[in-house]
Amino acid sequence: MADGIVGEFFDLKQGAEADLLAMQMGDFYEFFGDDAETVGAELDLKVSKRSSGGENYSMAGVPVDDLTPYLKALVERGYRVAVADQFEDGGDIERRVARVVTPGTLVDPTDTDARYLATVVREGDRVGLAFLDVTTGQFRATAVTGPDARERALTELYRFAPTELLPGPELRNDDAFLTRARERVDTTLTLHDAEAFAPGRARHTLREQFGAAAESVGLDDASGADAVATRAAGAALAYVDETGVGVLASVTRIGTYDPDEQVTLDATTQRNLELVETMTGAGQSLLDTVDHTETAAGGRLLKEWLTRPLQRRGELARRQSGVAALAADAMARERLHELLSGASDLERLASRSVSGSADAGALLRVRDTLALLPELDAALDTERLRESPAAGVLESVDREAAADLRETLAEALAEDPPNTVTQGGLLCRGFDDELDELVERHESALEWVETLAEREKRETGLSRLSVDRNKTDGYYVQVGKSQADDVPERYEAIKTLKNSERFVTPELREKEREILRLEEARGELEYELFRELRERVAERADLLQSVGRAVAELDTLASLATHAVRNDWTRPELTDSDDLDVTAGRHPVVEQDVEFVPNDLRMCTDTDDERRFLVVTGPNMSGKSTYMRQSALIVLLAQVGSFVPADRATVGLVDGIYTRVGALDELAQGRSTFMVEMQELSNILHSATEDSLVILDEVGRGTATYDGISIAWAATEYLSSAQSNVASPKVLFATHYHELTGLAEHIDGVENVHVAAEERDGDVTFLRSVVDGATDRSYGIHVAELAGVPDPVVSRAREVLRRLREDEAIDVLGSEREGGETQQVVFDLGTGQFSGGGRRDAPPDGRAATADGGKDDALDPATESVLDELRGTDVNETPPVELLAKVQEWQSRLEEE
Ligand SMILES: Nc1ncnc2c1ncn2[C@@H]1O[C@H](COP(=O)(O)OP(=O)(O)OP(=O)(O)O)[C@@H](O)[C@H]1O
Repeated sequence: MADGIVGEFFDLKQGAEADLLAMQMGDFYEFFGDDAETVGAELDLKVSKRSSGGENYSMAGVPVDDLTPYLKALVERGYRVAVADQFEDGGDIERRVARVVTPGTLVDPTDTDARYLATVVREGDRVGLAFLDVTTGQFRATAVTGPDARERALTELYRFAPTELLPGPELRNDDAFLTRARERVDTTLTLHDAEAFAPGRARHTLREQFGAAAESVGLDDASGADAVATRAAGAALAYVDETGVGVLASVTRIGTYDPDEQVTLDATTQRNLELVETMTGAGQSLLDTVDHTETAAGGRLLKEWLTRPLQRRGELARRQSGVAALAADAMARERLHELLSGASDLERLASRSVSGSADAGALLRVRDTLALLPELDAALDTERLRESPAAGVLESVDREAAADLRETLAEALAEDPPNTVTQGGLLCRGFDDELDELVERHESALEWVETLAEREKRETGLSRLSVDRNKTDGYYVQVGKSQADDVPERYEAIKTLKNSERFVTPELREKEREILRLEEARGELEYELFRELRERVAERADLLQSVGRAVAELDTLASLATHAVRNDWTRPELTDSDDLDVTAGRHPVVEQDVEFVPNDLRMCTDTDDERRFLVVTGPNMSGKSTYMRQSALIVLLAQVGSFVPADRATVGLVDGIYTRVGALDELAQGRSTFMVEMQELSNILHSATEDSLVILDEVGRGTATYDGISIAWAATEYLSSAQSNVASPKVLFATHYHELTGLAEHIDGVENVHVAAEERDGDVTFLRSVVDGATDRSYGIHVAELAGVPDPVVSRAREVLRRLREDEAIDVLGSEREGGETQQVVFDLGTGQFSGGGRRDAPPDGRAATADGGKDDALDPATESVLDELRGTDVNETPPVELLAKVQEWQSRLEEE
């Protein structure tokens, strides 16, 4: 067992509840054992060995002054790092863990993204969630209830994408929940003291922090849905407090929100619509495309708006009017962008002031950003903007307090302060009398030294004399060798150099002591005064946050206006009806890169002209997915309060947008593509209401054709209210199963549209325009050709297709509701023949039935071997192109025969 210093390290580590411990030893913070190895590997630090108690231990260290960047790097990689500081107590050295820096409590991260710490608790079918960003003081809590509460909680987690997640006691062993949370969110899981989640304790913590404000947002409840939100919020605060990172005071307010006021966007949909990141990681997300914000806080808010569209008409109208007014006033918009580009992140600066990590430069940025307020007012004081919500954004700001704080900072801070806060030069003259006096004395002492050489030359008549200072000798008088013997007696030699001699005088020594004393006193007093100043700023954290948020909102509105103007977007009309009527709609991201062909979309629920469910067909690559995604994005943008990419749009507000599109990356997570597809479909069928918008892209594709068609068919019937007791949302359903276009004839509200293509002399031109009616052509072979599939395969595929078409090999003949049964005609791969109509059941041994009743007993060996292979081929597991190649090969073998 290690003893001494290493033993102390391990003892401290044991009680620290952290992944790593940095322990101060004099001028270094040291890591030992595995911690040293980890830190060495992560940060490229040198690892050495130290022996203790007869054993060798790895050891890595960083200088005390450099700890912060190392800590930050470790924490940003997901580690929780405890810091044990060294204290001197009457000569004894004692070390204790002063703070634990964790991913969710890092105050000064390198990027500007929101960094949420999330807590989640569960009581039966109620789940409470709290999200706290200590870097900005943003704090929200909510509760979701109902049988799907866990699912909805996951949706919220995905929206906030917390960097650290604290599950309450009931969820700690809920592996399914935690696994799913971590699948979607790159988060550090922390098991914090269960006691912090207890209802009484949580209520108490909240009351301590917010007083009556906790009650006013409903977080003082001992029962009901809010009780779980209260527990989550209290635990988050307690955790931040216990880590000791000292930012609690920057959490100045808490807000609750009702997820029902937002548009439900499940995790899959947020990903499928590529709102903030693309599915492949390449290309532009919606956020990348529409983001013209100037400030980090504006960027954060825009992201928040895009991932949390609203159902609240009033708020949406306010945002829309703000965007409209800014869109109409180009001059003011330009001026705003210019001013905002000089604004700093006040929310972050508030937290840094509270935690004590703000330096003089940071406070100068606070001063300069506060100074923008009158200029922003002036920029907004135009005819178009004066009365608009854009100007209204700044109304909530306490101008007087902002001006006071700005003035205090202006009076106190020196321009161009140094980066360190302990060496003076931070504050300006006239701010503090005592400091002024010290500075004056310090400077006059310095001046005395500066003019000393002149005086000495005059007095001694020595011309080769100078006065200087260095680290080892302090201040000295230097005299050239030729004159060194003529110095007066009061000169005391301290060093002989090649060409000169160095001396000090008692007077100079005295002055030097005085200068050092004054330097120290000045540094200390200045640092003290600076800390007081920083505390005054910290006390106004709420003010900085409110100015910061107002500036962010102005930035976000201006960004949306700029994008709308540059791209000819239009202000959508929002209604409470179910209508969705878009003229010349475009995809906001794709339109940036290609000559986009705009398309209309009309969906409504009027009984005489009902179009609730659109079956979208069209060739591969024609633009079906683009059309459907653009429809979803237009609705989403409308419910963000933004303009939309269209000539005209009427958008009936939806309560949720659900999508099911090709799953690209699930295989990596070890789940079958088809399983994922069905889970997602299941979620949609359970969750979508008649006010929702559903986008289904080729549902059923992941399995054998007939299974796929059957599932798609049934899902269509279900969603289109053919089953009367189920709510029917607005649905866009793209499919290659042309059989499904037949549904339009059978079910009210189901209509066909297709993306047109033109075929001339074997060449296909994609027209990209969406027109009413169905199409029965996929041009899949054409796409295969474009993709470089070898010619023989392409031409053989064409031949097979022609035969299939001629013989209507695969046909699904209707699904009349009354007693009608799906009928299939089967192309028998074994014989190359087709079986007749009529319902067929598969033979129990899975063998393909033949048209003549299965008479395959006296077959030649070649046919037998083909049949064997055919039987052994799992259609579900074989990619279509491979199947095609196999068929080709079988056929040629049979032909040879
Ligand atoms: N309206 C449009 N105007 C211009 N280009 C478009 C339009 N719609 C789609 N495109 C282009 O066509 C490409 C293919 O579109 P998309 O992926 O939507 O086709 P798809 O019909 O869904 O294909 P598949 O059936 O093979 O999945 C897109 O990458 C886009 O560049």
